[in-house]
Amino acid sequence: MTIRRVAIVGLGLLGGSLGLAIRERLSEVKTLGFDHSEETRRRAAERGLADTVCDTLAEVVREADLVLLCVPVGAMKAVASDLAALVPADCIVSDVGSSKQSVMRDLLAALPGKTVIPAHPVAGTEESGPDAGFPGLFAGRWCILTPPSDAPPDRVAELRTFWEALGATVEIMDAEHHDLVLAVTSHIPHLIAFTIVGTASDMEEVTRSEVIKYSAGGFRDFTRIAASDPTMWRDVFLHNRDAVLEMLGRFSEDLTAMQRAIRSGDGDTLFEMFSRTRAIRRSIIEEGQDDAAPDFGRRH
Ligand SMILES: NC(=O)c1ccc[n+]([C@@H]2O[C@H](COP(=O)([O-])OP(=O)(O)OC[C@H]3O[C@@H](n4cnc5c(N)ncnc54)[C@H](O)[C@@H]3O)[C@@H](O)[C@H]2O)c1
Ligand SMILES: O=C(O)C(=O)C[C@]1(C(=O)O)C=C[C@@H](O)C=C1
Repeated sequence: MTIRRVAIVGLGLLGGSLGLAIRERLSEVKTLGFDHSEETRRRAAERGLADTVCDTLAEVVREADLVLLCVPVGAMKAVASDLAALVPADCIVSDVGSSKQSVMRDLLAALPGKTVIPAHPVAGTEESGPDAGFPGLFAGRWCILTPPSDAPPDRVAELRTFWEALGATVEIMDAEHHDLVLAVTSHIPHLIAFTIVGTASDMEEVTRSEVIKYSAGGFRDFTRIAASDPTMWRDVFLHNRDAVLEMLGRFSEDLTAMQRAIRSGDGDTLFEMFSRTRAIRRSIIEEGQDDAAPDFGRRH
């Protein structure tokens, strides 16, 4: 492992989990952490989210082999600009942002001549902040790297080795493809959850207490997702706009087809669709990728 010193910028769920996972699985690697919130730095130091919690960006990246930006995607540009004069020459600059095209653009523009390799660990929860992190977050999960076409292959291999050491399975794809795939598998499901929970609480006849009372079923799963961090998700939708809108168009057409089937009493169409989706869910479980029960064995 050539990476010996890792700077983590942003000590919330992702940054904190990285610090804890590195300590657990890569004990020879030193971690330094920074967050712009003083209260978060204090709590991060208390929880030991990094070996050293620094008060400045300059301190955190000094002599770093790898800098990991763990801030909302809307903050990547400003943080990268602030880092431009501070990042050591041989350092890899990466991130964990949920969308990749805008982050890649922002990092490459702000850090010319630096080794930029964006990444997205497809692992998270609805929690955020310095108390949310846990060391097992990345174990058995995907981490997608979206290196620019001219990224040095040996540096990409170093970053792959790093993520694999944290228990992740690494996949490499281009940023545009990433954004389309994640729009459908992550971003739109979140949008649906935010919307349905909002719709239910807006309905005059469904009072707040009824929402709570009857939320033991399917609706409860939506409320978990809908509790996700507002800043993070606002930024995801603003920064993956085109892919989300394209996939939302496709989804709306399918939803309209369902609506039509219900209105016309077309039970066959409904039954076929529900059978297909049941088979998909069962194949996910067989492949061992079941992740629907967030608290069952995921936290350590
Ligand atoms: N939450 C998830 O499920 C999940 C999963 C995978 C990837 N991500 C991505 O990871 C990133 C971080 O998300 P999170 O869930 O850890 O959020 P979080 O809110 O828990 O943590 C983000 C931290 O960044 C800090 N921050 C914000 N702006 C900053 C700045 N300019 N300088 C320094 N610190 C700053 C905040 O104070 C906060 O502590 C986001 O880009 C998100 O898209 C999130
Ligand atoms: O499990 C959850 O709570 C998540 O929302 C995690 C999830 C996802 O949609 O799968 C959310 C955003 C990420 O960028 C990656 C993972």
